[in-house]
Order: sequence, then C-alpha cells, then structure tokens
Amino acid sequence: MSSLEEPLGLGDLPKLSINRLERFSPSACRASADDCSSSNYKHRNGGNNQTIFHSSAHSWHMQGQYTDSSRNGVDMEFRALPRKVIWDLPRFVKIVEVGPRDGLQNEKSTVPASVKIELIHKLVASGLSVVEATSFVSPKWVPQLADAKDVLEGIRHVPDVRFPVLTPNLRGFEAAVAAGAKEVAVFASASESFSKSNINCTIKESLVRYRDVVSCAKKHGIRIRGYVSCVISCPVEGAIDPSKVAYVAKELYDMGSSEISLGDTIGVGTPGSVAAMLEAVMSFVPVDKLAVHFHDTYGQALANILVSLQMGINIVDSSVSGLGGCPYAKGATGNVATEDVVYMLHGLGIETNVDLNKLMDAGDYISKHLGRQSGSKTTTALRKLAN
Ligand SMILES: CC(C)(COP(=O)([O-])OP(=O)([O-])OC[C@H]1O[C@@H](n2cnc3c(N)ncnc32)[C@H](O)[C@@H]1OP(=O)([O-])[O-])[C@@H](O)C(=O)NCCC(=O)NCCSC(=O)C[C@@](C)(O)CC(=O)[O-]
Repeated sequence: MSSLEEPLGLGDLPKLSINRLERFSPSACRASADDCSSSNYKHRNGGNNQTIFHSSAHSWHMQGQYTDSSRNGVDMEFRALPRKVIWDLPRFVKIVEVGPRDGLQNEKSTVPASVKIELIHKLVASGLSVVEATSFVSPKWVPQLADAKDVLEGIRHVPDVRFPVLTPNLRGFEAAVAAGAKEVAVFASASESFSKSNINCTIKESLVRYRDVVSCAKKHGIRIRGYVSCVISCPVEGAIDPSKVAYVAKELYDMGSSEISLGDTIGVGTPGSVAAMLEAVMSFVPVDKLAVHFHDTYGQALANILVSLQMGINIVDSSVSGLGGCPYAKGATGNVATEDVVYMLHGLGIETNVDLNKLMDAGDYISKHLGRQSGSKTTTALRKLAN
C-alpha cells in the first residue's frame, strides 16, 4: 500500500529477508528459553518450503511462504497472519459515538445547540449509525447540556440513525420522550462514591430509579442502554472489584437494558485489568450485549479495545477527536478518539461502515469551534502528511 491515508492492514505484513529473519534469536524471544529452542524454532531453506515459528503452549505460530527471489538473500513473504493475536476478531464492530454527549458535557464553555446539531449531522454523514446526542439531566449539575431539547429538535428528522440520550430519573425520561427521544440510556456506577458524586444517590437507590425508567420505557417501546461507570477504578475508592461491576451490569441487564456499556471512567485500565473485569461481567451478561467505553487518560484505550474484541465484544464507544471527560471524575481525560478506533479497526480488516475522511472532517469542525487541535493521533498524523 503506497499511501498512509489507509491504515496499514494485515495484508501489508512486511517482506522479511533471511538476514532480518536470522536476527530473531532465542534471546530475543520473550517466551521461555524452551519456546525458542531449536526444535521449536525451525527455519528451512529452499524452494516452496513453509516456514514455521512454532513455540509451545502460549506463544506464536507464524506461517509464511518463501520465495527464492534474490541471490543475495532469500525474501520471505509472510502472507498468513499471526493468528494468536488476531484470532476470532469480529468482522464488524458497531461504534457508538458519544462525543456530543460525553465529550461536550465536559467543556468549560457551553457549545451552542446549533454547533452540536451540525456536529451530529457531520458524524452521521461519516456513516456512524449510533450517536449519543445529549443528556436530560439537571441543568444545575451539567449546564453544558441544558439545551438537550433543542438539540433533539434539530436532529429529529434524520432517518435510520439511533440517537440515545442519558436520563438519570423519570423526570429526565419524560422530558426526553416529549422531545422525541426513541432511545435512552441510564447510568449507574460500580463505585458508591462515584454514584453519590455523579447522581447523588447510592448504587441501590439508582437501580430502583432505573427500574422505574426502564418499565416506563418498555411501555413506550423505547430502547434502553445501561451504563456502568468506574468499572476498573474510582477516583475516590481506587480499584473496583470486578464482582461489583458484574453485579451492577447484571441488574441493569435483568431489568431490561438491551445493551450494557462498561465505562472505564477515569481511563486507568490496562488489558490485564480489563480482561479480568470482562470475564466477571461475561459470566452474567451475554457478550453480544456488552459494549466497552474507554477514556484514554493513560493511553491504554486502544489496547483495551483490542483485548475486548479478542474476548468477543463487538460494540465500542468512542468520541470524535477524543472529546470529553466527566465533570465528576477529576483528571479524567476524554474518550478514545473515534478516528483512532476506526483506523485501528480498518487496519485489522474489521468493518465499521465509517468513512474516516468524513469522520475527520467532523472532528476538525468541532476542534476548530473549540479552538484547539484534534485529540486524535490519526487525524494529527494524516493532516500533517497532507500539508
Ligand atoms: C440525578 C440528579 C438529577 C439528581 O440531583 P439531585 O440534586 O439529587 O436531585 P433533585 O431531585 O433534588 O433535583 C435537583 C434539581 O434538579 C432538577 N432535576 C432533577 N432531575 C432533573 C432532570 N432529569 N432534568 C432536569 N432537571 C432535573 C430538580 O427539579 C431540581 O430543580 P430545583 O427544584 O432545584 O429547581 C443529578 O445528580 C444529575 O442530573 N446528575 C447527572 C450528572 C451527569 O450527567 N454526569 C455525567 C454523566 S457521565 C457518566 O455517568 C459516566 C458515563 C456514562 O459517561 C460512562 C463513563 O464515562 O464511564
């Protein structure tokens, strides 16, 4: 592939020369010495031989084809995939764009409704099929989203796209439905402290509230998304036990949420802690009903998404230009940037139905309005290349 505007994909594995190949040595191997022993680490010279790096139990299998194309060194062309890494990834990932809500709720200055509406139109034009539009929460708590009704009014004629909105209680639910919402999201926490600071009640009280919201929603034929926040750690309590996350996720699922989004609200998770948390939740909620929602405070979000996909998740929340943070989670940065997620997924050969260029246009639009650079590394790199 000649242009970096397309992600380097699995079809673009490098041609390795024998010389480079020989630099792989047992000491360079991260697995145990035995894994790199000569019996496991075979390399046959000649013709159409298959080259196999075979290490026992927990490491790599890599099968390549080898073409004798040069007298000075034999080029090895690796066409097959390092299956251990990409095995079982989904063919399609649904992206839930949360920038207009999770992103803009945290801006110091309030973004006018007209800009939010234009942003949502641009996001939809990029192919995104689910865009979380706003929240019907107390304007005293989140003044940035006090224009929720106007925003919904501005997008109500957009066809074939889902626009969930956050509702913390029955009052918010009723206001959302009156404004034309067809899908709402309730948001509980796995941390008592965060529940208190975010929605001013205990986890148990929030679940009681949400049961009322869900039962009303069912009567109206409204779809419900359930969030669990602080699934890895809480700004006050520190590490959260995966069993607590599983408990809240199960409650939200059992009461009738069609999808449960698991939020690493402060972005401290790593693939290790995320895998442990997902394993606990997946014991109670079917994996196809789970979404992941990573903030990128420690730069771990893409790695966390990858491990989630490997565990069977195929719904990913993200925020255009990496907008966001939570007003009640000090120090937490924005969500992983949608542009970076799309770049990675396309590079893995996973479909999203999203046009990266149009998505970057949406990101440029809101970044320009906010007077700062995009938080997407992909956008930054590609814009530099273009100039
Ligand atoms: C839940 C409450 C309302 C409790 O707030 P409260 O103060 O305990 O409730 P209240 O019933 O005493 O109401 C206070 C005032 O708000 C009004 N009110 C009450 N409800 C509503 C409503 N729905 N819409 C509009 N107004 C409302 C109510 O009428 C009253 O007005 P007043 O009488 O003082 O004039 C408040 O705490 C709140 O709105 N919290 C929302 C905070 C929020 O949106 N945080 C960001 C969410 S992000 C998140 O949770 C994480 C997530 C989902 O992104 C995932 C992740 O990142 O990990």
